[in-house]
Amino acid sequence: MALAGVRVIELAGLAPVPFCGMILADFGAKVIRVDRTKVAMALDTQARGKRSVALNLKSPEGVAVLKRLCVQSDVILEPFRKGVMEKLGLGPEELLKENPGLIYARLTGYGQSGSYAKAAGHDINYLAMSGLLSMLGRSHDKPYAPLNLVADFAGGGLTCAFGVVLALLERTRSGRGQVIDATMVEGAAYVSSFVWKSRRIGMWNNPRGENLLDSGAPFYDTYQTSDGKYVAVGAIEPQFYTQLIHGLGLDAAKLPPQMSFTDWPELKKIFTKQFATKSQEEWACVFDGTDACVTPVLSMDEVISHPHNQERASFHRDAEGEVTPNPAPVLSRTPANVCLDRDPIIGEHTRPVLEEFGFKPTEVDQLLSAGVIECNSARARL
Ligand SMILES: C[C@H](CCC[C@@H](C)[C@H]1CC[C@H]2[C@@H]3[C@H](O)C[C@@H]4C[C@H](O)CC[C@]4(C)[C@H]3C[C@H](O)[C@]12C)C(=O)SCCNC(=O)CCNC(=O)[C@H](O)C(C)(C)COP(=O)(O)OP(=O)(O)OC[C@H]1O[C@@H](n2cnc3c(N)ncnc32)[C@H](O)[C@@H]1OP(=O)(O)O
Repeated sequence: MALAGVRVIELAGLAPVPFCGMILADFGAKVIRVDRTKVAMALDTQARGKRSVALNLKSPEGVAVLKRLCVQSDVILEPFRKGVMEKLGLGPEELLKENPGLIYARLTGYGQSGSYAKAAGHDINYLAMSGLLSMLGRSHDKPYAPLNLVADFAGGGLTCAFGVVLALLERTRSGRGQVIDATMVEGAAYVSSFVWKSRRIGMWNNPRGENLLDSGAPFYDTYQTSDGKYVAVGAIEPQFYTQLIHGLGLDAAKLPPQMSFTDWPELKKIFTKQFATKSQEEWACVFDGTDACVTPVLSMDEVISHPHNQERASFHRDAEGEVTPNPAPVLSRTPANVCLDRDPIIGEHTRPVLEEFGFKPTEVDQLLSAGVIECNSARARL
């Protein structure tokens, strides 16, 4: 796999850094998640392919252990607010001194500088600060955050993983590591560059929810079908819009022009009425195989059985039998290889990992009896 041989130390965090660690693990990196001790359950729901070491970083011995792990690793992923690692004596200055090739990825909401740097926050706060949240939501409604996807994951974990790969590539030339200051405000803003860069062509001149791609256009929205399900319509170009009108059984001559903004509410009413006359499956029979850009809105459990997704094997069932997306993108020669094992128990791999990194069994025993580490076994949890 593309990241085979890359060693990553992931400090346990809430959602963005776990996603970054999962991406790196999916594509072949050896990811060791460093968990707190005395914690019942991991918060990490994106733990596949990782190993867990339970380590108390509030002890000098624990700090020494982490330093030894980082000296032999390529990447450290840090999920804490500004200053926490420095307080522990584990800041970039210390760790890069001992391992100049280390890539020190710091994924925060607001970054390592700026007046908000030490403030707590979550996806919705970062999305708000990026400017993008002001653009999201239906007409005459308040701004709406699409789950915690844009800041936490698109602009957070994924962008950070991109930064790690960039730094790994650069290190092949320079031999040197560096610090990645990944912030979710900037990441969310960056992944939405299209919105910023298309303002000048008038794409967003109308109020929120009344533009082409923000649920304002009748040909770019969702519609309920007779069985209470939904279809998604994305017929933007005129040649696709023509096929939409045909599939709906409407007479284009009797409709207002597609791009007549002021007629969009009326057109939306007509489409709503039409889509309510058939079930989702019946509309799929009408539109599958056409370029009308109409697709079923599939539930998270339906996606795995849709023929297209099945043909590509885009989803799999994990160890718990839950539907799970496969890694993306698909590399032809070195594709990702999803770990289907169950998620690690906190501290499950403390001993094997420490010994793999050169700790003598007696050292591990001493750290264990001093409460610096925890070694838990899956059997003990059953
Ligand atoms: C929208 C998302 C958030 C979604 C979160 C949900 C996924 C989860 C929220 C609640 C969870 C459920 C709940 O817990 C109940 C169940 C529990 C069960 O165990 C599992 C199932 C649950 C249902 C569980 C399920 C889910 O997990 C939940 C629903 C986001 O937006 S996430 C993005 C958040 N923001 C960032 O990541 C930006 C950067 N980080 C920060 O700003 C801060 O970390 C943050 C997030 C504000 C938290 O601040 P906090 O004060 O808590 O921490 P920090 O200031 O960062 O300091 C960390 C301290 O911890 C010490 N430390 C770290 N590692 C160790 C260690 N190994 N040993 C010892 N100590 C350690 C570190 O030294 C710091 O100590 P100090 O504070 O003294 O300096």
